[in-house]
Amino acid sequence: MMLSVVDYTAENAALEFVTSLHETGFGVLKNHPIQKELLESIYKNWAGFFASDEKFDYQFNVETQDGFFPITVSETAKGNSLKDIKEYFHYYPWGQVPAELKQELADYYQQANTLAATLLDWVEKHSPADVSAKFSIALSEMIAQSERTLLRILHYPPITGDEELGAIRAAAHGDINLLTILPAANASGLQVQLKDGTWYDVPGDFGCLIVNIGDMLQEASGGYYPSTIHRVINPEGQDKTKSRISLPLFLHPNADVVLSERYTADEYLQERLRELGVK
Ligand SMILES: O=C(O)CCC(=O)C(=O)O
Ligand SMILES: [Fe+2]
Repeated sequence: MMLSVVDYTAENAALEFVTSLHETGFGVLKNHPIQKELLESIYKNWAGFFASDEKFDYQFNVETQDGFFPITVSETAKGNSLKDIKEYFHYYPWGQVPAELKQELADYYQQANTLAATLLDWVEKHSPADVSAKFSIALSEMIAQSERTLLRILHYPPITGDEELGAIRAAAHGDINLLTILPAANASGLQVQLKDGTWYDVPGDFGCLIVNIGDMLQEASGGYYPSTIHRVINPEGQDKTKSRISLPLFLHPNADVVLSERYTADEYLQERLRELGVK
C-alpha cells in the first residue's frame, strides 16, 4: 500500500495526493494551510466540554442531527452489533453549539472547507477522462455553500474495563460523504484496511491532515476512488487512561446534487442514516 505523507507545498503534490487517494482511499498531507494553534485550542476546549455536564443541555435533534450524541446512543457501524466507545457533537453553522465555542469552530469549518475545495479540484484535474466525465458538476461545486457539511467533534473516553466485550472506539466503517478531512488526532489508533484484509496504522504526526474518500465519491466515480474501510482501535497499557479527541469534517454535497444514475446526494444519505440506526 502506498500511503505516504505528501507535502502540500511540493510541486507535484496534487498528482501524488490523488494517486494515493485512488490507490488507497486515503491521502496524508503535511505543510497544509490549516492553523495548528486553532486545532490545539479546539482540542483543549472540547476536552473541557465533554468533561462537563453542560453537554447534556445540547442533546442532539433527531430531525436535524445537530448537537450532542451521548455514548449511550452512539453509532453502531453498518453490519455491527456493538456500539462504538465514543461520544460526539455535530456542529453545523446553523445548528446548536455553546456560544463560547462557536467562533473557533466556525473558523476551522471555513478553513477546512476552503482546503477541501482545493483538494477536490486536484482530484478532478488528475482523474482519468472517463472518470471525470461521470461527475454531474465539478466536485468542488457539489459542496459549495452546502449546509450539510458536518463537523464532528469526537471524544473517545478512557477505557475502564466495563465496556462491552469486543467493542472498540470506532468499529470498521466507510464514511458516507464525498470526502473527509481529518486532522491527526491527539492520540493514535486510526487504522485502514488493506485489500488483503489486514489493518494498517494511518501515518500522521500531530499536524498532519488525513483525507479519505467517502462512499458518495466512490459512487460518483464509479469506484475509481475507493471508500476504504477504517476503524479506531482501543489503546493498550498506560494509554488506556487517556481520552482521544478527533475532528473529522465530512464534506457533504448539496441535497439535490446528482451523484450517479442511481442516487442524488439526499437519497443516498437518508438510506445510510437509516442503516446506522441514528435516524
Ligand atoms: O477518530 C478518528 O480518527 C476517525 C473517526 C472516523 O473515522 C469517523 O468518525 O468517521
Ligand atoms: Fe470514518
